[in-house]
Amino acid sequence: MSTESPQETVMEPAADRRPVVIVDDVHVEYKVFATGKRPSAADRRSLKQLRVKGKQMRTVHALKGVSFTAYANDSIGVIGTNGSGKSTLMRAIAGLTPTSRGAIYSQSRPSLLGVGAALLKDLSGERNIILGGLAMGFTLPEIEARYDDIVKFAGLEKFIDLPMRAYSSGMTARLKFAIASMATHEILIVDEALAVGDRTFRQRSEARIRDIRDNAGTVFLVSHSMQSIRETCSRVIWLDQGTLMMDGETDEVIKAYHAAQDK
Ligand SMILES: Nc1ncnc2c1ncn2[C@@H]1O[C@H](COP(=O)(O)OP(=O)(O)OP(=O)(O)O)[C@@H](O)[C@H]1O
Repeated sequence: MSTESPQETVMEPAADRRPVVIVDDVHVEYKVFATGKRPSAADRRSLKQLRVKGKQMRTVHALKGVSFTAYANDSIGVIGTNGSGKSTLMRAIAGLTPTSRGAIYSQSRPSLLGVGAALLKDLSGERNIILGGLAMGFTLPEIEARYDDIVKFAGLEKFIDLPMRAYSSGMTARLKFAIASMATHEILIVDEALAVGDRTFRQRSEARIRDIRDNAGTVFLVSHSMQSIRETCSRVIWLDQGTLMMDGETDEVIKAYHAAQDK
């Protein structure tokens, strides 16, 4: 009879080390008016002049040469203090913010979680599920087949016929997450979406993130909750003032991040 403990006999599945996203020396610069006004068309034409005159135009260097490779099956937590560049990096990976230098290569189109833009506050949750599904490219019968699961996942059975403007921010976030996660994503970016949900919903969402990862997907999770990061991510990227401070095993990076904050 073997005396080995079950842990010793269970083989870890071989990690799939297929590169899925390559971020190569990425810089992002935002040009903003120090006055807070958006530049008008005329201003944009004379940007050069403004730069010469100085003062009014300001450049925010949000990412300063970030490089790393994400692999299939990776779930990567992205941490850092406010304004460190996390959302900018995610938007750049999703192709929503242009890089000013460097390049991002990805194997398929990353989805930034949030079908928010497609949803309408005056429509009921039910109508929004249909709208969000159509916006993601599903047909009506495909949406119908998933409808009950989405409502159940969002925990909105009693509220699904009410207009979305009657929902709390947590309920809205739950509906968005439920709709967005009905699609199978090869590369999914979740930016703080779990922050507004309650504990039960957070756990359900974390389980879904793990499912995506286990099905060879790659997940990026931006969060200030180290608990969410610990429960879903095997790897963490720590950004500070637009630079990559550390990229490594979850506990190690969180420990270093906390140590730096305690200083
Ligand atoms: N659209 C924008 N125009 C100008 N500056 C911006 C814009 N978006 C972000 N920034 C600036 O870029 C820097 C990085 O911001 P970003 O939102 O990426 O940080 P973050 O780490 O996600 O912060 P948080 O934890 O507060 O969400 C900040 O200095 C911010 O002020």
